Amino acid sequence: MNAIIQTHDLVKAVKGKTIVSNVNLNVRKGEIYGLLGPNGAGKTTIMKMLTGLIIPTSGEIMLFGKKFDETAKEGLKRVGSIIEYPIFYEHLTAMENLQIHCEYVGFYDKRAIHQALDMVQLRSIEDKRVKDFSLGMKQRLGIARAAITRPELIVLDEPTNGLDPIGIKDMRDLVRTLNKEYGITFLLSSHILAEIEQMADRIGVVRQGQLVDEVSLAEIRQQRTDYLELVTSNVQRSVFLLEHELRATNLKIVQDNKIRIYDAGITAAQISKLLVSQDIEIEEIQKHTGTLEDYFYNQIQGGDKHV
Ligand SMILES: Nc1ncnc2c1ncn2[C@@H]1O[C@H](COP(=O)(O)OP(=O)(O)OP(=O)(O)O)[C@@H](O)[C@H]1O
Repeated sequence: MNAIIQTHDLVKAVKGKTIVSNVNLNVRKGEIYGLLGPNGAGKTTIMKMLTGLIIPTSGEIMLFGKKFDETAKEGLKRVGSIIEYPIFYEHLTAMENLQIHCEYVGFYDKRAIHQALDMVQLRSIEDKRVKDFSLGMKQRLGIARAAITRPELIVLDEPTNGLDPIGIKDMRDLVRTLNKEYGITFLLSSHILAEIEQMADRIGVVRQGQLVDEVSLAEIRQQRTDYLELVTSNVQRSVFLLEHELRATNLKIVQDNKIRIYDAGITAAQISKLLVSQDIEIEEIQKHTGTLEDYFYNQIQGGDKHV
């Protein structure tokens, strides 16, 4: 069975306002799945529905191939999660916090606690009070707590939020290690492409409460296209000449003075020669490779990086 999470037309409305609409999400066994979207897009709300913290207005959730709702929460035993921010008893030690958690969930196993602390490299400071932990250490302790019961799926809401670059790298390494070495599937969220790009195998793009795309990073990397970018003050005439003289069929005016030419057979030298012969001034002509950033900005913000 390959699907860990599947949702069908998942909707959440609060006070008549729809904040998540018709989400069809698929998380597969063994992958790191990233929900990417700007603040307020609906990522946390989706995660809360998937972990039983709030009830969907309509739609269906399948968890480990079985229907999951308020009357059937069995699947949650196989899930660990940190939604929003991990809360601890600050005056107690890391070890004491995990012990309390184990008692609470009815899974007391000191070895499992030690293993979880080993996993996140906090074993050596298990007797330190949480109030003396950095945010990165608290996030790691949160993951240890989520991992004690050896879940098959861990759900992390914005795990790198507020962390410094070292904390971000530690978190990324930890998620990857738990995924590879322990086979744990991850669903995580972020509003920062560069971060999610380095962690996730597949990405679900969330925009205004909708899942607008679900795509593997390997696929996007293959789809990246090269193009020539021409900067000139005479865009209209340049387009006319490119289409009529060089038979360009795939070009796009991206700004008042900027054209992108995607036709693979047309070279910068051909364009320069043509425009110079027609007395059109070329301010710049350069070859570019479409980036992941271009791809996702198109998905998230309809192409405008400045929104
Ligand atoms: N209980 C609620 N009542 C009213 N509006 C809500 C409620 N919960 C969430 N919202 C709104 O729904 C939208 C989505 O919120 P959500 O927290 O899911 O977004 P997000 O993508 O996780 O963003 P962030 O990263 O800022 O948390 C936001 O506009 C938020 O203000």
